[in-house]
Amino acid sequence: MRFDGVSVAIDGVHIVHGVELEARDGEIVGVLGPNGSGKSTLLRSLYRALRPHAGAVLVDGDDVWRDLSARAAARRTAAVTQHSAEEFRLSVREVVLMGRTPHQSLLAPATATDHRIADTALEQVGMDHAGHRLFGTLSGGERQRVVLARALCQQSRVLVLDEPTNHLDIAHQLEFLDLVAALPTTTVVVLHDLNLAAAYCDRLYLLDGGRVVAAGPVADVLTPETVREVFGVSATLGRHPVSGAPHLFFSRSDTEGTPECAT
Ligand SMILES: Nc1ncnc2c1ncn2[C@@H]1O[C@H](COP(=O)(O)OP(=O)(O)OP(=O)(O)O)[C@@H](O)[C@H]1O
Repeated sequence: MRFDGVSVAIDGVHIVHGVELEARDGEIVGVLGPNGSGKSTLLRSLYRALRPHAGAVLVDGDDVWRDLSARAAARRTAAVTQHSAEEFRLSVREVVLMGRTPHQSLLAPATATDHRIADTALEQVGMDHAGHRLFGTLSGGERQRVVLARALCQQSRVLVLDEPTNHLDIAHQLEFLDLVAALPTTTVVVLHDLNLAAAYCDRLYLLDGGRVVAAGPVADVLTPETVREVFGVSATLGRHPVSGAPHLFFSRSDTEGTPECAT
């Protein structure tokens, strides 16, 4: 998929400015940036929630706004975003089956195939025991896995994840991203944890003020210089001792420049 000079405005306010971003087949691409830098707004234009006023969002060469219907676009791109209140009153199975909507005829009930696909998706995320539960009674981590199952049911080529590890404990963060990393889909993910992004993403795009200010392999984007410039914090770059991936070490702002604390 590709953002080709995409600009997005909300209520006349320009939020995303001329973004160029590419995710190649099977890649996990991270979109990073401070609060309010336009990450969610950009991704909303990919899953057809917000129409760009300039540029094109291309999936498999088709402009998702000009060349595809909403249903056809939903067969290409699935999104995991924050949960809406209405989902809380549905059963887990009903929530997961919502992912089949772009494949069903209008108002037709779910078919045996739809149920089989939902079962497989629930199994994939380890929630097959919970199909009968009310979505609203699940823990935050369980809900996140169910919403991923719904996205898997959409059988799309592209998966959009907007802060999918929010509210998850460290075990569930790793479990969720391991699951995503094992999928064959092209994934575009917003993450606030820069080290999780370094561990799981093939390439990164860093946004600031709605513009891409750095892009490329993890080591090119997550430098102490860019982190200081964009987030305004000091970081030391090292390597993860096991994986060897770039790893940023942050200091408390009141210990900046001081030697290691004595114990
Ligand atoms: N519906 C809206 N009306 C007005 N302004 C909006 C609306 N949605 C977003 N914005 C503004 O657009 C800017 C970018 O918001 P966006 O949610 O895309 O940022 P983000 O990078 O995803 O932020 P965060 O990391 O805090 O989730 C913010 O200043 C936000 O207040």
